[in-house]
Amino acid sequence: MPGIPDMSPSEFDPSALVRVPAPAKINLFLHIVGRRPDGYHLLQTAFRMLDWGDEISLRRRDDGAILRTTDVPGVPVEADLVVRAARALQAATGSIFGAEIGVDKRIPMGGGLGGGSSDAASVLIGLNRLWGCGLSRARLQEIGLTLGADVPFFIFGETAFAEGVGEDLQAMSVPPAWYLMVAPDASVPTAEIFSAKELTRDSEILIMRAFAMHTTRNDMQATVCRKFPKVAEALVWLSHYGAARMSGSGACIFAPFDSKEKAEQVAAVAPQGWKVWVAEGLDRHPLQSWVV
Ligand SMILES: C[C@@](CO)(OP(=O)(O)O)[C@H](O)COP(=O)(O)OP(=O)(O)OC[C@H]1O[C@@H](n2ccc(N)nc2=O)[C@H](O)[C@@H]1O
Ligand SMILES: Nc1ncnc2c1ncn2[C@@H]1O[C@H](COP(=O)(O)OP(=O)(O)O)[C@@H](O)[C@H]1O
Repeated sequence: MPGIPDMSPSEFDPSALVRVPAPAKINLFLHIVGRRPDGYHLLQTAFRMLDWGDEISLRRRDDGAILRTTDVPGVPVEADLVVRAARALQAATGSIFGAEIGVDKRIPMGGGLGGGSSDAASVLIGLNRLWGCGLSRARLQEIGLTLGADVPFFIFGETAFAEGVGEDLQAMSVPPAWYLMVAPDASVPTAEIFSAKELTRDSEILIMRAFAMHTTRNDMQATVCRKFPKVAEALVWLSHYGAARMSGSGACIFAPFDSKEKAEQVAAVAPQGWKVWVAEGLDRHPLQSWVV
């Protein structure tokens, strides 16, 4: 991921192009424990960022316009979470500034790696700084939640145990790990999985003490595997080498390893043509120090 530009007041040129990282996340586990009256599902999950993801470029404008400078295939400008994040910050603060926003996309869409949410979080954090809004972390998390359930986590910025729809966050610590990631050739529509009849919605509520793969699971995995055989195939393959699991609503899967070398050895024997890569778990968001 790119280095973080110096944004101390003495160094800061407000018209400069600023590049900021937007890391991917994985859900180490995901239990569905109930449902809200509005139909949204109540979760218990653990979020961890990866040292791998998208890159956002931001340039402040004085005329208030919000412009997207790169094309994201399949995502119209007004639907793009980066544009919606900038508009939400304008609405919350009354800022007169605008922005040019570019997205260098690497995180597969509909992959369960939170790409759109992370892009939105990095825009909120970045523009809060570039526009001099001075909003607190808690306020940015509130605005983020209006854009998507995973956005508050990225603003929180640390490995977290999450409840509610993912907005009730507590920092947790997990051992260092390198993850072998597989992106099956499938894009999973989150809404379709949450609305599946057979989905487990009554997992026992955990009191989180320490995270372990073998006492947890992803309650969406069985439904996704049934509907998307390529996800099932990837899970079967990766299970031969490690504790393989799906992230979020899929389609991407991961397995943790205690060294980069071990993860790379497995990546080297992946079937030809599969999209696999190795990423390190990240304990803190690279923009953590930009918010108070
Ligand atoms: C499953 C998770 C786990 O981290 O992430 P992803 O796999 O998408 O990254 C999240 O809870 C994804 O939350 P969010 O980002 O809000 O999901 P969206 O794609 O906006 O939700 C699409 C639809 O799924 C349903 N939905 C979503 C979240 C939730 N807790 N309960 C639901 O029932 C709602 O019908 C919603 O309209
Ligand atoms: N900047 C963005 N990047 C990715 N997806 C976006 C973006 N803005 C809006 N979206 C929409 O959000 C959906 C979910 O994308 P994403 O967050 O990448 O996956 P997931 O929710 O599975 O982790 C996409 O299918 C797309 O329609």
